[in-house]
Amino acid sequence: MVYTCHWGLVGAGDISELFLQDLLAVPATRGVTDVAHKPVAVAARSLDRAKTFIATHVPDLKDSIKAYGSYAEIVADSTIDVIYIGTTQSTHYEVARLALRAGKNVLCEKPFTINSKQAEHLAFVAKEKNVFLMEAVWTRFFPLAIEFEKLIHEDMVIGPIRRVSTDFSVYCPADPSFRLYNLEAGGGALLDLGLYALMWMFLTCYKHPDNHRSNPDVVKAVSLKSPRNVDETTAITTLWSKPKILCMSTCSLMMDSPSECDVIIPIHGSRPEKIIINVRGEEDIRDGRKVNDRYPIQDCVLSMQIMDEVRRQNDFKFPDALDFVEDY
Ligand SMILES: NC(=O)C1=CN([C@@H]2O[C@H](COP(=O)(O)OP(=O)(O)OC[C@H]3O[C@@H](n4cnc5c(N)ncnc54)[C@H](OP(=O)(O)O)[C@@H]3O)[C@@H](O)[C@H]2O)C=CC1
Ligand SMILES: O=C1OC[C@@H](O)[C@H](O)[C@H]1O
Repeated sequence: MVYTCHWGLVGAGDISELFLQDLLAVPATRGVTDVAHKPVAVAARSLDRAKTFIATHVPDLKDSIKAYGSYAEIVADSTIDVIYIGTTQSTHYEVARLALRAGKNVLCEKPFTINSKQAEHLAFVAKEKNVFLMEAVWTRFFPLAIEFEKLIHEDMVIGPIRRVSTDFSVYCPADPSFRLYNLEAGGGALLDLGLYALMWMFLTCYKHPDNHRSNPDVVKAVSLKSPRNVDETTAITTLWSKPKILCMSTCSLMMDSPSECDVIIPIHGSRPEKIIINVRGEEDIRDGRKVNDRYPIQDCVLSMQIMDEVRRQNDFKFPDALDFVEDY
């Protein structure tokens, strides 16, 4: 029997459009025949915007996808199983609380929140409401990432890992109206791009079988800030003791990653050579799991904790309204 997952999309921006197109891809094309996806509604801060989004991007479905003019309305829709949050990071904490408290499963775009305390709070609310919660770091689910972990940790194709460098950098002209150069929008390289560099660090060092999921012993970071006070470039050194690994993770808005690919993992000595495409993950909701095995919410909190520390060391502060954590 085919299980159909009913989605509500919050935010009518660029990533929501890409996510919607992915939702509409036929699951059989990636070998999945027992799960289907149905976009039920899109919400924007204005009804016109939500309607225009649907009419522009999925004109054939304009009569079957509902448009909502507020986020509060979409989370109250009882026909929706999962809320996808595709708004700017400055709003994730607030929108996720709204959706979780309405009893909805939540898939929230990266960066999950502005700080780790907010992430912990959301994990708490999800547990209390007994619903699924995950940060949408799609890269973690790439067949490349899964194969990569197997090759380095199980097959040990490059032997012991001693030194790792991970990077994700995208050149973005310093346009003050662009969200990444805007402190109020939760901008900067660290939260937006650095989290991918840290993700490869997590797969390599944190998930190393000898590490037993401990945090790095040392986190040292330097950031170069833009005139608008967001970090344009950040370099994070982590030292791990079991096994002994030195990892350098970098991100920048001032230059592209030094290769054709989005994320590079030049593990000194060798690197993965083969990519097999087969993305999965939707079974969690169908089977009633509240946490994804491959990306448990606790790992997301740890990644946010490292970013908190990087910001602390570099006096990189967001406005108080963004860093705010509700008492609970
Ligand atoms: N996984 C991935 O590969 C990618 C993820 N992202 C993530 O997706 C999120 C959105 O990015 P992107 O789609 O590029 O951004 P856009 O600017 O295109 O869209 C952001 C949306 O946020 C909504 N929004 C709600 N509150 C605010 C506010 N106060 N200020 C501005 N916008 C607001 C707007 O929704 P409304 O329509 O309701 O007005 C807008 O449509 C970011 O967190 C980003 O990190 C981005 C790119 C790639
Ligand atoms: O997640 C992302 O990946 C691609 C980048 O260009 C974008 O800024 C970022 O949000």
